[in-house]
Amino acid sequence: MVPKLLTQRIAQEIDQELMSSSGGFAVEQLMELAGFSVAQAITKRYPKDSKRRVLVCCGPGNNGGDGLVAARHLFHFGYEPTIYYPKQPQKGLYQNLVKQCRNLTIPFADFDQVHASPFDVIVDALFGFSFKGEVRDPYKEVMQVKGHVGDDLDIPSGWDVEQGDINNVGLNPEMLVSLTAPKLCAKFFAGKYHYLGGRFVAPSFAQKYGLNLPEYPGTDQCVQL
Ligand SMILES: NC(=O)C1=CN([C@@H]2O[C@H](COP(=O)(O)OP(=O)(O)OC[C@H]3O[C@@H](n4cnc5c(N)ncnc54)[C@H](OP(=O)(O)O)[C@@H]3O)[C@@H](O)[C@H]2O)[C@H](O)CC1
Ligand SMILES: [K+]
Repeated sequence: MVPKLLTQRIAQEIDQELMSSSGGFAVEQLMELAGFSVAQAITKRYPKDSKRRVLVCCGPGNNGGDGLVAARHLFHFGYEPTIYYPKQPQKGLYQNLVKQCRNLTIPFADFDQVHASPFDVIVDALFGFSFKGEVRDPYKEVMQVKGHVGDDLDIPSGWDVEQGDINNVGLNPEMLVSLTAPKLCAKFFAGKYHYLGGRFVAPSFAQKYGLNLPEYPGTDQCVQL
């Protein structure tokens, strides 16, 4: 089953509809399931015995929120996450997620600490389907941290949602976890593992948008595409 690749506009429309009175979801619910699915996908490809130290880079929007949720679950799964979160919005949703991570003693690192520390896996939760234009500060520098296994959440950050890496940001992750449905830029993904997460779409909803989603196996929250 080949899932439909979404334009930026349709991805945003689906997101809005899920959280409208007809969809009935709260953003916290979707974020929890999205972040959980990413953490679970990581366990499938990067076992904690060899890939324990995980850096989670979080951006200012909901993609960053998904990253915070993923970091919390990774901690509970026995990993050692560290969070890089340079712009922390004041909104209660994000502040609560930060508090939950701090209560677990997950460290929040600044860029110098990130640069100086060894990590086995980097989770890119900087930007998702609302990214536009060229990467602005303070995110440019963290895009240069390379040399680790990468797992990008929803879309590789800095990539145009539809046309891929048109600004030559150079992020080429080994793993991509698309959420709800892959975006058009996924056709340029050349890494090893492409997963789908976000097991919350009603069949009627998937049909309305022609999403053509694969079945999730058993109780898994992610499925390999
Ligand atoms: N339905 C789902 O599948 C769900 C997806 N989720 C996740 O949500 C993101 C989309 O979240 P959203 O908040 O709409 O946006 P982003 O996280 O992608 O980014 C918005 C912020 O990024 C800033 N931005 C945009 N472009 C740039 C740039 N060129 N340089 C620097 N910063 C940029 C933007 O700032 P502005 O100043 O432009 O407003 C925003 O702050 C989706 O991808 C999923 O990961 C939900 O969590 C669950 C449901
Ligand atoms: K991302």
